[in-house]
Amino acid sequence: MHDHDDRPTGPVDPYTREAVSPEAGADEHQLEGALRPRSLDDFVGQERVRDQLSLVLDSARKRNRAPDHVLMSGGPGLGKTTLAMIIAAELGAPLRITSGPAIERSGDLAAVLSTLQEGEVLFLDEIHRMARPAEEMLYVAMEDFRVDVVVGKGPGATAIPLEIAPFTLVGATTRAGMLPAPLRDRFGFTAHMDFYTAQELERILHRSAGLLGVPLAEDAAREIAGRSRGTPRIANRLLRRVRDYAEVRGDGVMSLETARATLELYEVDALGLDRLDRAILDVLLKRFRGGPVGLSTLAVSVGEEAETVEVVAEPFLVRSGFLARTPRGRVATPLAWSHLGIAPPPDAAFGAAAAAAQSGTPGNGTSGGAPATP
Ligand SMILES: Nc1ncnc2c1ncn2[C@@H]1O[C@H](COP(=O)(O)OP(=O)(O)OP(=O)(O)O)[C@@H](O)[C@H]1O
Ligand SMILES: [Mg+2]
Repeated sequence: MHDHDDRPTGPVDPYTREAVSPEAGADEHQLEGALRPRSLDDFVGQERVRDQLSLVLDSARKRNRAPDHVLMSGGPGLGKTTLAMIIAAELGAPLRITSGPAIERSGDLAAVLSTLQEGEVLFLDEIHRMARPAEEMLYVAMEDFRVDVVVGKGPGATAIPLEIAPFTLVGATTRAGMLPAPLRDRFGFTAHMDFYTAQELERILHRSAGLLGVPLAEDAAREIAGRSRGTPRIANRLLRRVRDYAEVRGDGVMSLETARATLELYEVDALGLDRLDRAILDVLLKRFRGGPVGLSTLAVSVGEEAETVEVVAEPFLVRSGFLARTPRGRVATPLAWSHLGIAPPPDAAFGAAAAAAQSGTPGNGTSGGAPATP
């Protein structure tokens, strides 16, 4: 029942840009599905989110009612889709998957809402990209389990209220800040997904290696975890490349040596920075003398959408102390200069960034579990 592809239909999404393996086809996506934990117990890390969620689910089960709507916010590959599937599985409820970009008109949403079964979990991915009129329809549906279907046009148009089955909406967004307040307020709680610690990623890697049936050495797991940008999807993807290497060029064991060779081959550096990360820092240092520079200028210079730079690359660069966001624009920290091996010009803008780099530790994100708004 959970074997469907979780990739929502709709326009191409900048977030699904492959970090390591651009040629990844359907097979890779199937594999990603195969490595997905199926229960809350299997879900590694994000202790606070898991705790919050299990309380909501237990209480719903006890009252025999559909649980409150849940909003999940966090960067790509941190486990939002996985958690949505787990919610449905834990409730034993059917799961319907759609996404913001797929809902272009309110009629698209009405068609989904009016065919929901009682207790069904509706997963709305990239909820911040839904069309405005649909958003308003969703407010009513979430609160009153009702859809107002508009019949006719102009002055003669009438709204016919249609009752819908009580359901649980699970919304996911990489940009919670873009959600209008009335929509955000209609969720029972927001699960904030944070970067994973290196230890959590190691556990995920060992679990995945077990599922792939390929032996993984402790030190190799540590090496891969340290270079996975705090993100399970990246960890699993790197693991699959290390597996390839071990099977094709090695002795079938994922050793430290194999892991290092693979990571070098795919241009993932010692601190986990990938090509885009380095391209951003490179442009920032060489063309803009360390900044400050505006997000859109920076994005154009590396040939990416501003949103991709902001959502995919920046959070990790900021978290690891390479980059600071200031009111005047993005600024490189001393760590960025030293990591790229370039001497900063005497007039390089550090300012607040220098302090930020001193207190920030490079490498993986710190422990998950940012406080959630109840
Ligand atoms: N907590 C976790 N424990 C184990 N594996 C995880 C965890 N979170 C994510 N994964 C793995 O990472 C992969 C990516 O997770 P998922 O698809 O849920 O991310 P997402 O937040 O929905 O990303 P996007 O914003 O790109 O849709 C999953 O296939 C799963 O195997
Ligand atoms: Mg997802």
